[in-house]
Amino acid sequence: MKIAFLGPHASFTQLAATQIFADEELVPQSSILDCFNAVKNNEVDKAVVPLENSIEGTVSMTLDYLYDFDVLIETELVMPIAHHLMIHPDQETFERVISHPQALAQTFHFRYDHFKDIPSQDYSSTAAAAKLVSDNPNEKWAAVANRYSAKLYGLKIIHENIQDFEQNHTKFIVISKKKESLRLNLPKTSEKTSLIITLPEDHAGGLHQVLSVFAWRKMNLSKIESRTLKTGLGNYFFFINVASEWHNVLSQNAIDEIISLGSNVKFLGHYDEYVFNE
Ligand SMILES: O=C(O)C(=O)C[C@]1(C(=O)O)C=C[C@@H](O)C=C1
Repeated sequence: MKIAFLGPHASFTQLAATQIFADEELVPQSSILDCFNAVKNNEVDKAVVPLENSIEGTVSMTLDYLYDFDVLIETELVMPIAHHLMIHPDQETFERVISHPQALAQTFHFRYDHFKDIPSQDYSSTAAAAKLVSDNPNEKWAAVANRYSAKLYGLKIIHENIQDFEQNHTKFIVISKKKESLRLNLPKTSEKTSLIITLPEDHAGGLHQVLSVFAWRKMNLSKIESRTLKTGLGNYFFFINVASEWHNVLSQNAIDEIISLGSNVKFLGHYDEYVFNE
């Protein structure tokens, strides 16, 4: 099997992909959009992308593409994230910090407290930022990335564990076109069903009506997030996670009831959540 992931080598997403698919061919992509397109165009069987971080929240691009693309979620892996500040070994100082926007956000307070006046620059991934710093020895640049990137791209770590909160975890999902759920040989924490719901129009109690479909069945929701539909201010879709034990009730009649209320429901999958085995 071919598995796309947000690259290049040594990105956090590659660490996640390696744990899920130890024996498959991993194909690095330059962006999360490329990962979705690789699945769409059948260049790969599946892709691994980041969905949510415990400090910075949802990776909004991934959420948007789950809405836009015809894909399903097969499984989820939660991985601890440690960031380090690294520079080229020829340099002593740095005048710019480069990384993925999620990594910059997860280290914002550290950088504010210690390097307030040093500007930051978004890049496609932490590992891509480390490679860029490595490829430009004459620039006074630093990257925020993991220690595998420091090693692979020959950078020296000048500050370790700079994430703003000790408990820093990112959730990665496996997406594909197939309606199947992956069983992994890793510690399993929960099962869930993910849905995207779009209301027919903005009217009083519209969301309340949809949520009441879950409430009167005593179905436990573990997440609800609204995201702009990009069709005008105030227009949203809702990403919802439903706790596992309700899967059968959900597929039988709750979804039908939501549809009968005039809403659109996109079923994203019923799948397991695992934790990274260090
Ligand atoms: O840049 C990387 O290395 C990634 O794999 C992306 C990503 C993300 O988008 O959340 C993954 C984990 C960390 O939260 C920071 C960055």
